[in-house]
Amino acid sequence: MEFNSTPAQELRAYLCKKGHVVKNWKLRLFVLKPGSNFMEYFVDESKESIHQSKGKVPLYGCKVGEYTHNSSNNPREYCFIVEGSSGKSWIVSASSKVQQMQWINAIKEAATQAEETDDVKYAKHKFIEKQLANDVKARSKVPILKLLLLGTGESGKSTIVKQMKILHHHGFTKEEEEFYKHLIFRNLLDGVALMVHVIKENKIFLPDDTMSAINNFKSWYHIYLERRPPTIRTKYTTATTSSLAYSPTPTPTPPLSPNHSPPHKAATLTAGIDITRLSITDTSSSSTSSSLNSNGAATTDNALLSTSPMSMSMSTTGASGTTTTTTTKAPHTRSNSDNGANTIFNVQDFGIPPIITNYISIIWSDPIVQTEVMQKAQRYHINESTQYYLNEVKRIGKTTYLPTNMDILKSRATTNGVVETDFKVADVIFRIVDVAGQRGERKKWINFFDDVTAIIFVAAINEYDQTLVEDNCTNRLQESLNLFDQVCNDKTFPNTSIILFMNKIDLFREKLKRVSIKTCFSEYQDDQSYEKSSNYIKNSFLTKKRGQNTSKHIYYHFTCATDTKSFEAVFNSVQDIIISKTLELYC
Ligand SMILES: Nc1nc2c(ncn2[C@@H]2O[C@H](COP(=O)(O)OP(=O)(O)OP(=O)(O)O)[C@@H](O)[C@H]2O)c(=O)[nH]1
Ligand SMILES: [Mg+2]
Repeated sequence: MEFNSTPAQELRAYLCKKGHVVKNWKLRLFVLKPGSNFMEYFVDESKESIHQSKGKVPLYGCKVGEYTHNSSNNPREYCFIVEGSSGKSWIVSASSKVQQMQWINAIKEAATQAEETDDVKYAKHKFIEKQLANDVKARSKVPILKLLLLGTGESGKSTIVKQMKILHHHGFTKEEEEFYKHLIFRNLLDGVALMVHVIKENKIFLPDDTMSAINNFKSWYHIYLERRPPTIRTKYTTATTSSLAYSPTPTPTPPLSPNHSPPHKAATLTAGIDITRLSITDTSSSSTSSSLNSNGAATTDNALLSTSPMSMSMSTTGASGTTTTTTTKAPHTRSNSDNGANTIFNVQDFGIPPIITNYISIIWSDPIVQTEVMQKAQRYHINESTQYYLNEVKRIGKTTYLPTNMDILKSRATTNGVVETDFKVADVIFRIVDVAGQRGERKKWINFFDDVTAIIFVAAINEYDQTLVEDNCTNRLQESLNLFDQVCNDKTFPNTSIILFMNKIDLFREKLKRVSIKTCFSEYQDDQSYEKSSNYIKNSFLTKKRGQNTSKHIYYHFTCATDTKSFEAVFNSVQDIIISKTLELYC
């Protein structure tokens, strides 16, 4: 069929137009004049005569074609659509095929001759603005999947958040690096102090060189601890750094005075101060006098002990949650003019003094310390990463020291309260909620149970021969199994998927060489192989789930949270499970 495509004459007809806002059909008088930049439509001729159009369809750059309108409640035949260059479109229904094609061709022809008017430019601009606004809206509608990290204290929950930062936030900020540097100093020094305490309490006999280094370290540590600010301050520290909301004294620090506490009391020392609420200013370092010689070398215990302590001032968070931040001094740099006494105990500003690093190296090079002392120290809840930091002491002791990702992953501070972090992964946001795992903290967990997509339960399976910091008698793995029982049978999460991370498999493998899991499971009959032992523990966890609820599935993985590569693989599979489970529920 041939149609006359050139609107040599004016084209006019009553056609039905689909409403833009109310999606019904309205009869309108459409007028297409030769040489016009618009096709206009009117309610009727009376409105046309007074030039009161209902609307204008800009023809410059528009596209026109047939349109099938097959809405079941109001199908229309012979439709065509005009898509303006500004993005707006008009759907029109003709009364016959002939009329439909006549208008399509006439509009096409008119479009080739139309010019871009200011009105069209403006409409285009408005349309782009609207698109951008819609994009922002759409972006804020990115699905948020809430993952709750649960598990007993020290099982590795916060380490998982750190891995997520490495993988999905390009690692750590300068502020975080600075914070972790100081945390690592503390982890290392407290670890050595605990070992010294173990040596003394267990009357472990060591060679003279080692003992001399121990005594010198002991004297220094005593004063360092007295002067150490209760919280870590960094030159970046602001009171609102929620991701660094850790308790600053993670390891039960043994007092090195004659009246030391027995190990079971050590847990009480872990109560820390939230770095987000406190900042400390050292007000006296420039006026502190000391009997140390000017090169800062510790000569004798007495000389070290004669230095007077610094005083401190603090600023705190008000009841309303608004924070007063104390302006901290710019960190010192080492210089010849610094009095040694001011620097040697001031690890915060000057790092660990070389002489102390040296003592630590001497102590750690003793084979008895590496074996007997380290093993005994486990009963005193020594930080598992102490050994790692001791092996790296020379590097950590350098003035230029900056922590690597592995150093940060190995650092330890009990989580203070609850820390939520968002990670955008594969078009969804994973909101990871990290809670503190020790007994006293668990009552807070309930506040975060709403809208949980999945729970990642972290159990440190190497803890099968260790006791809780909280009471120094309950077996840690048994505590984890009991907690898992409560979590996976909790009525609050009838359909929440649970992903069990049996963590610290590196330490588990090592320990199996020495100790059987029989220490925790007296009924266990098999050998000490990794396969049989880990399988037994896995079954012990999985059989905790009661009832027949098939929608609540328990997925499990054996993990090493400090190994970025293996963690990435595990998290990819967890991510797939969670996303597909979520789609199943909502699609
Ligand atoms: N070797 C080894 N160390 C691990 C592993 N996972 C975690 N750690 C270490 O275990 C210590 C405790 O880990 P965190 O992540 O702080 O434990 P948490 O569960 O957050 O502890 P709370 O905040 O007290 O509940 C840290 O020093 C970690 O470096 C692992 O798989 N292998
Ligand atoms: Mg934690």
